[in-house]
Amino acid sequence: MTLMNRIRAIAFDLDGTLVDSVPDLAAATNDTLRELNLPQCTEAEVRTWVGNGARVLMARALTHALGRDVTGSMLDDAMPLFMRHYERHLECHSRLYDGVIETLNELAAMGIRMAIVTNKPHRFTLPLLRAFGIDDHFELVLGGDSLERMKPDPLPLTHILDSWQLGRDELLMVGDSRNDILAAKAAGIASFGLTYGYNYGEDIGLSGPDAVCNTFADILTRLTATH
Ligand SMILES: O=C(O)COP(=O)(O)O
Ligand SMILES: [Mg+2]
Repeated sequence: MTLMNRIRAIAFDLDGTLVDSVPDLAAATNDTLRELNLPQCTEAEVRTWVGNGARVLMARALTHALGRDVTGSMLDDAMPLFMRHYERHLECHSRLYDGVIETLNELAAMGIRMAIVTNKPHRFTLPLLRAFGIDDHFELVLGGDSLERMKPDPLPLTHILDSWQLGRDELLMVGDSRNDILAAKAAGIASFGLTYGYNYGEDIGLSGPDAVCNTFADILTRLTATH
């Protein structure tokens, strides 16, 4: 029995899974800090702050720059600045990971339905997919603010199960963060964890995905492997 026999749809995470987006997230974070007359941060730091959406990223950056907890009102003031800067940067220094286009094409040819489930704000998600020419693959694109709750809450995944009338054993979540694996477990579906993305500097294997993949193309190998 292979997973391929039962999986009919895949929900893909975006940042750290399809796109290495940290260079642009870091540039937008630093532009925001500069505008607020705060010290700059490094790309390596931003890599450990990504995962819970734009507002939490900014909260972590401001807390780091200030050396104390950021207040809600300061964060409210910083968010429009960050959104403006990120809109400008978006795909300037970001890149698709190796094998993404080829693997998405193969999955599409196999008749697998595909969706995006990201914690990135929705307004940036489609433009980023379009910039890399992969938007046509995804029938449904859910951003972190598309529904009431984001990953690790299972809501975006249960939304797909309901809208596409899928059984829990027919949908697979693929992502780089413990939030992806936790959301999948909470929704009662299988998940694959990728090792090359951003996971707060932690080993994705510790979150207990059904398979650990070192490259995007490994997804196909793991799907067709016999259990
Ligand atoms: O924007 C984030 O914080 C994370 O985005 P992701 O869910 O696509 O990894
Ligand atoms: Mg991710």
